[in-house]
Amino acid sequence: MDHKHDLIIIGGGVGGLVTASVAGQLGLDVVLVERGSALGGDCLHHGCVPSKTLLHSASVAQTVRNAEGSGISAGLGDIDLEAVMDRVRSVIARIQQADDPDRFRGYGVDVQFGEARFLDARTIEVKGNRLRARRFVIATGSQPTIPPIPGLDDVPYLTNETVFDETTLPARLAVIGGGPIGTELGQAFARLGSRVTLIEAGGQILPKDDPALAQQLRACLESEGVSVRVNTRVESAAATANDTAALTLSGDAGEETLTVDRVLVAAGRKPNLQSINPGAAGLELAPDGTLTVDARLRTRQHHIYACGDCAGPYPFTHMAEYQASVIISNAIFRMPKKADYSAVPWVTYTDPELAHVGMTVTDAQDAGIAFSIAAFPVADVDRAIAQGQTAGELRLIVSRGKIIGASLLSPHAGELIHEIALAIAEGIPLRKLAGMIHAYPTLAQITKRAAGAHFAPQLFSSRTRGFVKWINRILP
Ligand SMILES: Cc1cc2nc3c(=O)[nH]c(=O)nc-3n(C[C@H](O)[C@H](O)[C@H](O)COP(=O)(O)OP(=O)(O)OC[C@H]3O[C@@H](n4cnc5c(N)ncnc54)[C@H](O)[C@@H]3O)c2cc1C
Ligand SMILES: NC(=O)c1ccc[n+]([C@@H]2O[C@H](COP(=O)([O-])OP(=O)(O)OC[C@H]3O[C@@H](n4cnc5c(N)ncnc54)[C@H](O)[C@@H]3O)[C@@H](O)[C@H]2O)c1
Repeated sequence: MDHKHDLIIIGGGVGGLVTASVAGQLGLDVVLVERGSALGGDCLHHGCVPSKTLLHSASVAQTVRNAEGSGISAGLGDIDLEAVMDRVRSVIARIQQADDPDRFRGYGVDVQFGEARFLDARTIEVKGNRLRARRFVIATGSQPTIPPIPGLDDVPYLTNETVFDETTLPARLAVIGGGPIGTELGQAFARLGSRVTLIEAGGQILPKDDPALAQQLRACLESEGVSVRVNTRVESAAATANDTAALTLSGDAGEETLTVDRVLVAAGRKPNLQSINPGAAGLELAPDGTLTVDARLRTRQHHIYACGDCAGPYPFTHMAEYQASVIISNAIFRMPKKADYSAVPWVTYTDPELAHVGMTVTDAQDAGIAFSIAAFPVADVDRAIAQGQTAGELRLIVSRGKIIGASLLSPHAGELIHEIALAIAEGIPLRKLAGMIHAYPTLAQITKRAAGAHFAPQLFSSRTRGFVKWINRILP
């Protein structure tokens, strides 16, 4: 009991695992505590991995469905959701190999399964055992928020924690919430054959994204048969005959009843913090329920750090990983480092994908920054035309010759956004992107084209034209 470990990490998701593997390999006395039965966290078991695997199967179905448009005759037979979910499980199992507890034990990490709770700021309890440490990392993730809709508890609704266990495709699926989870899974189920209604309380799907591009994505979803209702509230829910559910919706068109076979709740997340007993450690929670941390990711108790979904502000796997690297610098190497959120990319993996990096238009306006938008449509990119995937647009937010933010709706936007992320992070001038050679015909040419569009008015101005005429007159 008197032994003080160097570091105790609570939570075996990406934030905890990245910290544990580095601390262990550097020879610290580290304990990693995970309350579930396996390591990997939400991303592996109920989040990124199953959702992207499901989207892949849905994309295969859509390709077959649309094959004729490419001159290929093909027929889409029945879709066996059980087989699709079997593949989801096999992909999780494959990736799980990297999160084998023995791998971490091999790094010298003491992996313990059980729920951790603070007894005081230096002591936790796990399965009745008390553990003390000089420093702690809290990486306990988040869980779905269930909106207080009267009657919802009577309906066997799904969340991201249960939806991947489904084996029968629902003929009619209501998705409550038009954020990334609702939009991705809504499209996946629609492409697999469900009649999907996506219900969003706010004025646009993906409210954190560029409104014009979210609107274009909405049109894509609707063209595939997803019924998208924005400004719509679910007033109540009731279980109805034959295992169906009736939702009362109120929106712009008034009140209506929607009868469905399944309801998926995707209405936001709340941090997993109650179980750790934050008050006993003297920790403070922000109004949104995340742990209050400073720029070095220290909580009010400076020896207790937090990263990932339980700390905010961006609930993404790559953010948990990045924040873990900041904690490693501060808590392990003891080199002060602040988190830098100026070039954070995020991607919604619909088809087309919607990616963003850096400031949004609202961020720039709120900061009083003068900017212009350099835009280029996907429909004018030759590779996109060749592939028959012409929906979307790149919108660069440009200030003083540099990109400060960008949003891209296009095929593979999640891959393409990283060139722009690098430009923002390294302050690379837009003219360098305009001048860089981009292979033809790639989708990546859209970045060069948008940059070129920004300079075109200047290049072809009467002043430049006059100069070109003059120089060609006087030089041989
Ligand atoms: C459907 C869905 C799709 C997503 N898709 C993406 C995506 O494509 N890209 C992306 O970047 N992000 C995506 N996310 C978000 C991503 O999953 C999270 O941001 C990421 O998992 C956060 O990592 P974390 O380490 O903070 O928490 P987690 O991965 O949730 O890990 C936290 C761990 O802590 C454990 N724990 C909690 N309390 C205790 C306790 N008291 N004691 C011990 N252990 C405890 C939990 O069991 C869990 O294993 C998605 C999320 C969902 C739900
Ligand atoms: N591709 C990705 O990176 C990815 C994918 C999925 C999830 N995630 C992460 O997980 C987080 C959670 O995703 P999410 O989609 O659950 O949450 P979210 O908070 O991003 O979106 C929830 C949406 O539900 C709406 N909503 C809330 N209550 C509602 C109600 N009662 N009726 C109708 N609409 C309602 C909100 O207005 C919001 O648009 C995201 O913020 C994201 O960071 C990331």
